[in-house]
Amino acid sequence: TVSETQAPLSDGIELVVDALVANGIDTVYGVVGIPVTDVARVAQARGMRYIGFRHEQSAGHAAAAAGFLGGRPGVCLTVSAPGFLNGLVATANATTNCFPMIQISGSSDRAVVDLQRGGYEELDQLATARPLVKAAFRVERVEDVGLGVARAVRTAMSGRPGGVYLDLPSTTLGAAIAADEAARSVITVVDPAPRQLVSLDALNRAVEVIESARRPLVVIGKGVAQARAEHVVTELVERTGMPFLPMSMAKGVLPDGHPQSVAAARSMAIAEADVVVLLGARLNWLLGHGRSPQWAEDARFVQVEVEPEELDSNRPIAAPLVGDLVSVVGQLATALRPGGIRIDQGWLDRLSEHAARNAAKMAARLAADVSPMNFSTALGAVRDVLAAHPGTILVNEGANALDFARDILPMTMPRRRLDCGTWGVMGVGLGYAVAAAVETGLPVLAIEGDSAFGFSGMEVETICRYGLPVTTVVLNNGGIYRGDDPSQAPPQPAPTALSPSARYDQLAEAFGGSGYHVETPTELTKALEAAYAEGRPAVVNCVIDPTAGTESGHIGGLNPQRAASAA
Ligand SMILES: Cc1ncc(Cn2c(C)c(CCOP(=O)(O)OP(=O)(O)O)sc2=O)c(N)n1
Ligand SMILES: [Mg+2]
Repeated sequence: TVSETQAPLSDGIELVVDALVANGIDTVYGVVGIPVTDVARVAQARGMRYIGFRHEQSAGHAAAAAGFLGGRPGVCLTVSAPGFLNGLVATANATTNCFPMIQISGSSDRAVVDLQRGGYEELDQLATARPLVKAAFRVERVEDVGLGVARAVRTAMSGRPGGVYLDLPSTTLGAAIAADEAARSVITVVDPAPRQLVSLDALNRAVEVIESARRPLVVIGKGVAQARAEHVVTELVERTGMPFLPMSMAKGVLPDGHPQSVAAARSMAIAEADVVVLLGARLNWLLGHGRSPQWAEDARFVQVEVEPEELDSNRPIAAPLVGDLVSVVGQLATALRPGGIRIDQGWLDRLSEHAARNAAKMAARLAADVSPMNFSTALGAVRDVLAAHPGTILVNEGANALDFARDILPMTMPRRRLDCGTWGVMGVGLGYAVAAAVETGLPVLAIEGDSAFGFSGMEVETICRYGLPVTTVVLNNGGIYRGDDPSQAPPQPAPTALSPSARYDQLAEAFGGSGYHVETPTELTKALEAAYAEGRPAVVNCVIDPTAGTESGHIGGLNPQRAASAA
């Protein structure tokens, strides 16, 4: 018993919450259980939001999205071993996407784990996490909990942001500590992502390369949206007149309808650019590794990147600029003289003509009167409703559901689109949607393939439990990529088949949300407008022609025999 004279006590559970609050974290996403349930309870008692999920992967994706949207690390809380492993996919994905998040997980008693005595949920979680995340720390002593949280916050935010794993053994969480010592041990991180400017030499080298261009192209990556660098990037683009190409989660950094956007002439712009300015965009698979024939053999690259080791990863970088995007793009915008770049007007004119032709072809596809709906006609209806609700945050995943929506749905503001990202991960959808609604209070529209939806579909209950303004549209073509795969060996369904008659809308109704089943663009428009008007959880089951899709990355095509037999 604590006698009246004994100094007041705290413990590891109280301390981890104190440390999070001290670092401006106001929300924790997770699934509770041994040994972290009381962390969630104490967080709520301290006035933090705790959002309870049905699967740790969705909780982790929510934390990652919170990091991307909110400018400080999102936090995911998981139980030991299986819960930790479920959440690890999201922490690894956050690291690949460069989103700042911290996965805090309880772990089992080290003394038992390290001797492999068969403890409850026994797993060396620190060793398991380390290869997959930006950094991993374990806190053995309760007096180090504040230090552990501070290290996790700074590491998640600084340099190239990413996912950090923080391991809290049950013995640390349960350990008592004098309250005054606990208070002293909490560290508030000062300036977790310090500004990093470039040298004059590096800047002059970049100015020289850019001002030598006749066909320059600016590629805007999600790093610009993440770094909240939209203002300096807009200044750079508009002051120089250079055309720009946004990557999918950078859409809206400048509005998609901007006259200098060449998104609708992407292939031509990439193939003919002679100087490419990469802003927070990596030359990875999404940009064909910068290789020809997609890119000109003699193109020269200027790259603004916070992680020096990224440079030259795929193409030699003629003018590396290592620093944070806000600082460096600001330096570049100032250093480039107005009129200093003599852009080939004929090239700009050809790009505009090409873009206009592609836009006209798309408009015809959107307006086609076909039944059942295909991806274009369904997303044409979504596009019109979205235009009336510009603040919406769009979440998007699938294969065709992703590719068509990325091209058809324009973004006008930064940090309004969340999708499968660099890893092409399915299952991000409803976790991202929950965080988007919780962090911003804005309406959220999740455009999901029917397979992609299935990965996190049970989070419809989470969305309904918190009454979030999330409308999920399931583009139901009855399969992965498409619903009519002829390759099945009857009576087995094809490996890509899903239930074409599935009624995903009824899932919402099961949890008190609104469900809509639609088969035409008019019905889809009405359902979306009703869902917006209600501002509550809704699922729209949108029937799509099963023959409408194409299979991504048909590996068989690379192998002549297979291609012949498949024909
Ligand atoms: C975690 C995970 N599992 C599996 C895949 C493979 N995969 C899967 C399963 C996709 C779903 C495509 O079907 P969909 O219904 O979501 O979309 P469409 O039918 O509109 O193409 S897209 C894709 O690359 C993946 N990328 N990520
Ligand atoms: Mg599908």
